Amino acid sequence: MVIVHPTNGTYLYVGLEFDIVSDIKACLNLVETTGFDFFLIPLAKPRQSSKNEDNGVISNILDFEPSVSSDLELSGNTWNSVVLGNLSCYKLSDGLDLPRLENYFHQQLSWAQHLSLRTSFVVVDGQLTEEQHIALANMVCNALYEFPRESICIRVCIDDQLKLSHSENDKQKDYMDSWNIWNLYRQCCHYHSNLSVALECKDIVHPSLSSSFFQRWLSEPVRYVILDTKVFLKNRQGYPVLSKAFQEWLQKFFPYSVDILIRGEALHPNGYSSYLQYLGYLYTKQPTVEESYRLEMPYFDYLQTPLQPLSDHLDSQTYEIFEKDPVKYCKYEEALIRCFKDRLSLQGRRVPLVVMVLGAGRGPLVNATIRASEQVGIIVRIYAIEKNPHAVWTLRSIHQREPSWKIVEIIAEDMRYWNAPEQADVIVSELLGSFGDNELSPECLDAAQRFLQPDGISIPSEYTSYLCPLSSPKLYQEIRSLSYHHRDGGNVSSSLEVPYVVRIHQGQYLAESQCCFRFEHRGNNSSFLSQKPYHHFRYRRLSFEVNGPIMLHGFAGFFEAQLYDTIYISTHPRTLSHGMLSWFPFMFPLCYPIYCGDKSCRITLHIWRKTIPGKRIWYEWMITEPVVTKLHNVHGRCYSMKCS
Ligand SMILES: C[S@@+](CC[C@H](N)C(=O)[O-])C[C@H]1O[C@@H](n2cnc3c(N)ncnc32)[C@H](O)[C@@H]1O
Repeated sequence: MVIVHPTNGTYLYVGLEFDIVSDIKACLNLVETTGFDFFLIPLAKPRQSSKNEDNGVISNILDFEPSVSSDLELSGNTWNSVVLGNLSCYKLSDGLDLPRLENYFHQQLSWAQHLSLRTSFVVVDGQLTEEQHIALANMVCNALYEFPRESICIRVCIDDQLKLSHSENDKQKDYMDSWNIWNLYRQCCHYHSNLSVALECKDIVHPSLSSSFFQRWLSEPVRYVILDTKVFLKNRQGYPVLSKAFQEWLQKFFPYSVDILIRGEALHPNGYSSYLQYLGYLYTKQPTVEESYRLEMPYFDYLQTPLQPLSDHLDSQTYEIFEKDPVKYCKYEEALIRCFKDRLSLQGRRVPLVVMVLGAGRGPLVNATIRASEQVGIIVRIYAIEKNPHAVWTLRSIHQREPSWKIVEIIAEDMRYWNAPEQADVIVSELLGSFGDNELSPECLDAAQRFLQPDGISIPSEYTSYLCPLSSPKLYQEIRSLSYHHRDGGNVSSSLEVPYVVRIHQGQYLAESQCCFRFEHRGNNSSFLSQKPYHHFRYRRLSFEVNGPIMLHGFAGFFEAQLYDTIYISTHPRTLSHGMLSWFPFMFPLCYPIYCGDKSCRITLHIWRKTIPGKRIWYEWMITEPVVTKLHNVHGRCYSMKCS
């Protein structure tokens, strides 16, 4: 019986693990009557420990026999939706030859596929040598290709890591820690989308947890947390509870759709149902998420191609989404009010004030301008300039029905080529992309400077993009799975050389963001106008210090825009305009994940904004530390922003 959060509407699924299956129908009955959602069983019958007298090697370990008498024990639907399989434990160190072990591994997975089990677990023993891990990772990797319908979950024990995590300077251990073990399997399997990880806690630990420990696991595809009943303490009545630190530990995983598995003997009153009740209590007492967070949830880790409103016409639905933003238009209105007040106080001011809304869309910034002028009590004349003919229809229809729009003149033109009948005191625009300049605001607004008074104001007056290194196995996996390649004059371009817009959920920013490209629009004094031909070429070299070990998958991009004076809008995590929905972060992926193994590791990024004026603009990027990568998106062969 799935646990549902009463206000967030999110779910928690809890399962039970059986070490042996003497009667699978009894297992199913126990699971159903106690209210668990699924259960995990060994795929193979326990191996016999008889020894072959001649060579002392366990002889019948490889004779696979299913743990149940046949598939007829349960219905096909039950196997598929309720049962998971554990691959039998075997030791690579038993001296058995690899081909026979591989065969045994293969037989179990083949059986799992026959039963249509959703997931099979591979238990990874932390004490294996690196060589043994590599041999097992090789089997897993081969299995993923041989059984494309099977999901494989690598099961690692994290008790040691929990105990040590109170110190950022973990003592060097002579075996690999759980994250490095998982990283080896995942790397070997090249981020296969059917591979996930389960974190197992076997014993009572008192986790005093560092944030780096969490962050690292929270951005991984953790599908299950497996809790032994020994992990639970007893409350006064003897019922199971988790220590405070452990509760916090577990609750961090709840937003990432992790399922929980209980294993081990029921050590508390009321049997297994008391564990389930306790987990239900923990899950439902999580606080209600904010409305803006809830609205973003469907977009978590969903990759979007950046819009190109200059070369493409935005559609009605896109405008509608923008217009629902509860923050952006308020900020613009605030900026306009402040600007109009300043203008009013100027000596010899011109009346009416000429305001041009550049890229008016369906009119929300025109409305903001009207409201601001009414509030300040200043007379304005407004030009609404829009190049999208479909949006112009909307503007014209509002003009006809709205009396307050009498002061508005609608211009169906591209601002870059419009011959304005007079000069503007204020130009207002929102041509910003998730990386600030990526919808070609600099190119459009600089062309529009010619009809701005020498002392005129541009709202926004400047904007800056920011970048930080990003670890997100999930997004890397997603981008790889898009894996489109196209040939372009002999070059192959790929989905990994294209920037994305994405609400990053399962990802970790590895360092504070740094300023990347900056653009200013300050009346006719704009330094840009002295440059001929107009271009906005940029280059930046950015160095970041990150805490390893961690994998680098790309860079997350943000922007901050000064609308007017102290009024800003921002997607930068430090200065974020809370509740603003119009922009999700930008992401520049890397073709290959980079291992940052050192405790303190330097990442150096080089990024260019290249232009062919009037034709197209694109970014190129590469890193030179800790390793040198290729130049991504060379000559804009995979992605560029078109000027027409
Ligand atoms: C991001 S939308 C913003 C629309 C509206 N101002 C809002 O805030 O909802 C940008 C608008 O600018 C228009 N646009 C982009 N470049 C333009 C250009 N060079 N001349 C005129 N309109 C342009 C697009 O068609 C689009 O309607």
